[in-house]
Amino acid sequence: MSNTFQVDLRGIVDLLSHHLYASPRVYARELLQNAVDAITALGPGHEGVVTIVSSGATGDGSLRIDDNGIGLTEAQVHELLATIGRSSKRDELGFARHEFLGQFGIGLLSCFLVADEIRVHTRRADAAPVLWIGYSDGRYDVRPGADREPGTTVTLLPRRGAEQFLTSESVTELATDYGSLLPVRVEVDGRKVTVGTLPWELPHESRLAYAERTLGFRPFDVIELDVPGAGLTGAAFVLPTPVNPATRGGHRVYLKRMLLSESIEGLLPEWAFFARCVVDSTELRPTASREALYDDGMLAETREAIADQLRGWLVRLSATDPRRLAAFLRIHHLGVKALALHDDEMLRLVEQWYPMQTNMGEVTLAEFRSRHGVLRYAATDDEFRQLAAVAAAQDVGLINGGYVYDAELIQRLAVLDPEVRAEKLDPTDLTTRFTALDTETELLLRPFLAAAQRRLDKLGCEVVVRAFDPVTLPALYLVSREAAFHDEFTASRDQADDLWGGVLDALARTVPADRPQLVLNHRNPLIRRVAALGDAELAGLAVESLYGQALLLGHHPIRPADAALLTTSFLGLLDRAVPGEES
Ligand SMILES: Nc1ncnc2c1ncn2[C@@H]1O[C@H](COP(=O)(O)OP(=O)(O)OP(=O)(O)O)[C@@H](O)[C@H]1O
Repeated sequence: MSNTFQVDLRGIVDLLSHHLYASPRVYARELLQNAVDAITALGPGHEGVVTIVSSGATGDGSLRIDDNGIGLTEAQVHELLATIGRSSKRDELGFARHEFLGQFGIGLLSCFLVADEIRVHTRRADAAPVLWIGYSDGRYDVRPGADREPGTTVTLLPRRGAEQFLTSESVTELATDYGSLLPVRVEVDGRKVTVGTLPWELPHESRLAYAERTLGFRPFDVIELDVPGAGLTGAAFVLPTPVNPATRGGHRVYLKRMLLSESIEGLLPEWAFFARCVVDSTELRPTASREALYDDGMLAETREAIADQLRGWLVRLSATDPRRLAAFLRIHHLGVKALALHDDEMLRLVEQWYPMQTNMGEVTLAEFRSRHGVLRYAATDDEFRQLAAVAAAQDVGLINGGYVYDAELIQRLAVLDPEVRAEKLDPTDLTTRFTALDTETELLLRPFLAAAQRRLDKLGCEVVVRAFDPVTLPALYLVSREAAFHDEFTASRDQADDLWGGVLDALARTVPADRPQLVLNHRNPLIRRVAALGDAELAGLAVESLYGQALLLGHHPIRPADAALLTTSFLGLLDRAVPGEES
């Protein structure tokens, strides 16, 4: 036995009027849309006008919207207004007809968000006028209407609590927001709200003013957009200040010149977070609630096309106005760098124009390469700080790869271009540039070294003497990767209870005993003097202080034991330096 679904009318009306739309404001859009479609149906020769009279001007709390469009016959009123989901804007096969804004046959129901009763007074040329009255409980009446010109007047009788949406102020704001770009003249209480020109077709200064007014910022630049496949024109306004790439900025999207929403997502790829778009499209499709774009192949192609145009703008800027590009990069480097991780063109742009921190100042990768050949970088900020000065003294250029994406970008550049060599500099690599001392000096220093080692043994640090540049640097604390791990390990061992302590001890035996090193610089006069001291206690204090100072210099973490040592050695030295009471 075959049956058809039964429909509970109240449930459907409630669903479509109250739950489909996010805000009652949309009623104004749906009414405007119907009026414009009715005018469009009369063809291009017809001068259409839509007039809205707010509750303030009608005087009885109702709102009226009047159009000189095609109107409806009585039969059509029964068929179209009284059948949910029936629309005159589809062809015989049920496809949305291109010239119309509406397509679903439910828009009028959104008026129940603000009205208890909807009256449609309409007349088609050569037919009798009709009055249709719909109630929010799903009933409707149809009767002959008073005589009138061809066209339609819709009157809303306000719901309790929704009166504020029908006031002159609200209606003007809503009609301006949704309808100011419509190709048909729209008036609210006698004042025109439509403007002739699309904002992106205005002269540059006016476009900036438009962005300030509508988007709330004065853009860094305006990029014109044109995607013929989607019938899309518009502009991307570049933000003048950095934004968190994770915050989603919506775009202002018009469909056939009617505002869809001012917070549409999915129009741009994620990396383009530095731009806010205002666009109009004749081909992109809305969802039924008209609060989002339908996520189909057309939207994907449009996104790609807009992405290409933004990319093109960046590349053009690099060719014609590098200083402006540099200014842009200072603001939005995070987004551009994120993009460069998987976009070759952007990577080249970063290479040529984005200055990175190096031990020779801020330099672009391209410049760095032409000066030093190899892109030598430290993988973390900490390592960079440790190594920067020493490397510079030895004329080794070093890039700080510790900023977000920088190390990955350098590596990717080397993968992409066989000409580019990239090398990660590990703190231990630099020791190879430390010169060993001659045997005689080594022998002479042995007692001093043994004493120094005893002072620092408890801190897990090995003391060595080498000759290196810069001469002014007395000591350097070097942590290799293994040693850094070992440090963390001993820190957790110190905090662990007995059970875990045992486990960690067992593990420790498998960890290589590559200890951090305090490298004393034999070229430094102070070190020579310390090493030659006859006073073992004073030499010990000096070594401890040098250790502490080297830790601070390299931005290494200061453990409690280090802090204690810093204090005692400092006070010890002070005690030795200040004359005693009896003298
Ligand atoms: N002002 C008007 N003049 C002439 N016909 C109208 C007017 N308003 C509504 N109609 C008719 O009523 C039908 C239903 O309108 P409704 O707003 O519910 O749906 P729609 O505009 O077809 O589609 P959508 O749900 O996408 O807005 C329309 O298809 C149209 O034929």
